[in-house]
Amino acid sequence: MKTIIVIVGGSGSGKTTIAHQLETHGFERLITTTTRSMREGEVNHHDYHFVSKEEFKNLDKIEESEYAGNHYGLSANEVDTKLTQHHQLVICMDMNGARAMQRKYPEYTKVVFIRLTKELLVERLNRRGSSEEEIQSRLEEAKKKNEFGMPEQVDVVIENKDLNESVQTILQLTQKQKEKADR
Ligand SMILES: Nc1nc2c(ncn2[C@@H]2O[C@H](COP(=O)(O)OP(=O)(O)O)[C@@H](O)[C@H]2O)c(=O)[nH]1
Ligand SMILES: Nc1ncnc2c1ncn2[C@@H]1O[C@H](COP(=O)(O)OP(=O)(O)O)[C@@H](O)[C@H]1O
Repeated sequence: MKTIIVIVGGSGSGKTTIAHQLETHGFERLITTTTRSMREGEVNHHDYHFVSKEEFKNLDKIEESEYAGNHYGLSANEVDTKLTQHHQLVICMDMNGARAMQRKYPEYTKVVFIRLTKELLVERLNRRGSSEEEIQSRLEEAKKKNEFGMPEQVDVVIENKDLNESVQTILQLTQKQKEKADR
């Protein structure tokens, strides 16, 4: 039984950190494509496939979304290849992406929503070294996308106060799905 864990949450909620932790537990990460510029420390084809607007337009995508003025999308090639090779996958997306995955892969998809306060967003982005301008735009986008609210149609909501606890909760979710499939 395959599992695709989709991690959704505002900027600084810890999506990327959790996804990296899941990789150490054998999960394969689906790398998405974006037109945003690379942050310090990010590596092309590891954090994202970084492309120009023109390249993005021509990409064969299964879904796409706009976030704080940049384009993001999951390429058909990325998901087709990795789904045939791996059983446990993880991807970070906004809620539009999560809905698209639920529609396209209803059997496999589990959506994990990370709850975040405005204060924590600012604190985490400051720690990540984001500029004041970036923090403001991500705060606005999180409000617009309702990322401070209580979401509907997700499989689990976590606070991510403790990273290990978050990872364990997600591993348990995967285990439950596997047990259900084995029955
Ligand atoms: N729908 C969708 N959302 C994506 C995709 N790739 C990334 N995102 C989301 O786009 C938002 C902005 O990502 P990013 O610029 O890395 O900002 P961060 O959340 O501050 O790290 C986040 O919610 C990501 O999870 C994608 O392919 N599709
Ligand atoms: N549970 C946690 N407790 C404290 N800090 C965390 C936790 N999870 C992530 N962080 C930190 O918060 C910042 C933002 O995390 P990141 O994974 O980049 O968020 P996102 O991908 O959701 O934007 C990073 O500095 C990261 O180390």
